[in-house]
Amino acid sequence: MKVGFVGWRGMVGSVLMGRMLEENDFVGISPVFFTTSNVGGKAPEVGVEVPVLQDAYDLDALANLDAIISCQGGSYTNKVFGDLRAKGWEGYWIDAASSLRMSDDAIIVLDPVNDQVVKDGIKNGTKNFIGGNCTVSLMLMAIGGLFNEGLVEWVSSMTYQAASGAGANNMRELIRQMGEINAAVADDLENPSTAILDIDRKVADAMRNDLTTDNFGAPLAGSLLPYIDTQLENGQSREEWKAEAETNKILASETPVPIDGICVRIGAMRCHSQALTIKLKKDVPLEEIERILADANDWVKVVPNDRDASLEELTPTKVTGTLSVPVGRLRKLSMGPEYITAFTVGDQLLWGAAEPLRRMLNILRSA
Ligand SMILES: NC(=O)C1=CN([C@@H]2O[C@H](COP(=O)(O)OP(=O)(O)OC[C@H]3O[C@@H](n4cnc5c(N)ncnc54)[C@H](OP(=O)(O)O)[C@@H]3O)[C@@H](O)[C@H]2O)C=CC1
Ligand SMILES: N[C@@H](CC(=O)OP(=O)(O)O)C(=O)O
Repeated sequence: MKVGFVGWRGMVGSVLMGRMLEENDFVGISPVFFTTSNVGGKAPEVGVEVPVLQDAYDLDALANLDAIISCQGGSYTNKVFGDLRAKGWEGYWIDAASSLRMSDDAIIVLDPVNDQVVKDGIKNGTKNFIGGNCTVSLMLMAIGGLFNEGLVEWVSSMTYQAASGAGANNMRELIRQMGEINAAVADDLENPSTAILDIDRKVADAMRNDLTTDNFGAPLAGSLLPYIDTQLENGQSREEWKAEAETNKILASETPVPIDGICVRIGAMRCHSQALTIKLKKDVPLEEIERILADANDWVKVVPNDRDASLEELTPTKVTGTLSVPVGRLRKLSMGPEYITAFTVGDQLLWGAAEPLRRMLNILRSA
C-alpha cells in the first residue's frame, strides 16, 4: 500500500508519526512524505526507504497513492481534495481536519466506538475517513458504552479544553503568560511578609495589561476563555455545535441524541476535560453503569468516586501523553435516579486527533 503523509511535521502529525513508529506501522507500507514548504528536502526516517519530500500540491504525485493521511489542516484539504477527486482519484483520504467531517460521503472515525460503522462504510465503498473533533472523540471514548447500550436520553457537556486544541503557538503562549505572571511578582513571592492582596493586585494588573496575547487574543493563564471556535447564529459556538452533530454521525444514530453545553478553554497543555450531566432513559444501578463504561473499550478507565482516586487519576497532569481515558466522579444526581454526572479527561492529541487516524490506516490495510 502506497501511503502519502501530509502535515507529518506539525503538532498532530508529529504525534501520529510517534505512534506509528511505536507500533511499527511503517513496516509493510510504502510511505511518501509531502510538504508545502520544502520540496526535495529529506523525508523523516521511519525505518523503511522513503523518497525525498514531494510537493503536497502536486495532484499527479498524490493521485499515485492508495491512501493519503493529512494532518495539514482544513485550508489544505479545501484546496486539494476536490481537485484530486475531480481528477478521478479513488484512493482513501484520511484527515484530521474538520472540513469534510459532515459530508455525506465521509465517515467520522473512532473505531473503538464505531467499528461497525467504519467496516460497513469500507464495504459500501466509502473512501473518506475523517477524525472527529477532539472533545467529541474523547467524550465517546469515555461514555461510548452508555450510547451503545441505547441508554442515553441526552447529555450536557461542560468542557475544560487545553491550549493544544488551538495550536502549537497557543501552547507556547500559555507558558509565556504563566512566566509573565510569575515575573510580575517574583520578588514579592520571595518575601513572606508581602501581603497576599498586594500580590493579587499586581497579578491582576499584569493579567489585564501585560500578558502576550497574540495567539489567544486574551489572557488565558490564571483565567479561562468561555468561547471556542467561531460564533453561530443560534448562540452556540461552533465547538458546542459539533458535540451533537458529530456524536450522532459517529454513532450513525437513527434517532439523534441531544448533546449540548458550554465549551471553555483553560490553562491545561494538551488534555481536554469534560463534566457531563447524562439523562438516562431509565434508572440503571450505578454499579451496572460502571460495568458498562469499563467494558466498552480497552482505554477507558473507571475511577472510583472518592477524593484520593479522583485527585490521583482524573487530572490532565496524570493523563497527558497517554492513551488512557479515565472517567470518574460518577454518581446519581439529586434531580432523580435517571440523572448521572461524570468527569472525564483525555489527551487531545492522541485519542483526540492522531490515534483514530493511525488505526484507520491499519483497518484499511487489513480490510
Ligand atoms: N481532530 C482534532 O481534534 C484536531 C485536529 N487538528 C487538525 O490538524 C490540523 C493541523 O494542526 P497542527 O498539527 O496543530 O498544525 P501545525 O501548525 O503544527 O502544522 C501544520 C503544518 O504547518 C507547517 N509548519 C510550518 N512551520 C512549522 C514548524 N515550525 N513546525 C512544524 N510544522 C510547521 C507544516 O507543513 P509543511 O511541512 O508542509 O511546511 C505542518 O504540517 C489542524 O489545522 C486541524 O485541522 C488539530 C488538533 C486537533
Ligand atoms: N477546536 C478544538 C481543536 C480542533 O482542532 O477541533 P476540530 O478538529 O474540530 O477543528 C479545540 O480548540 O480544542
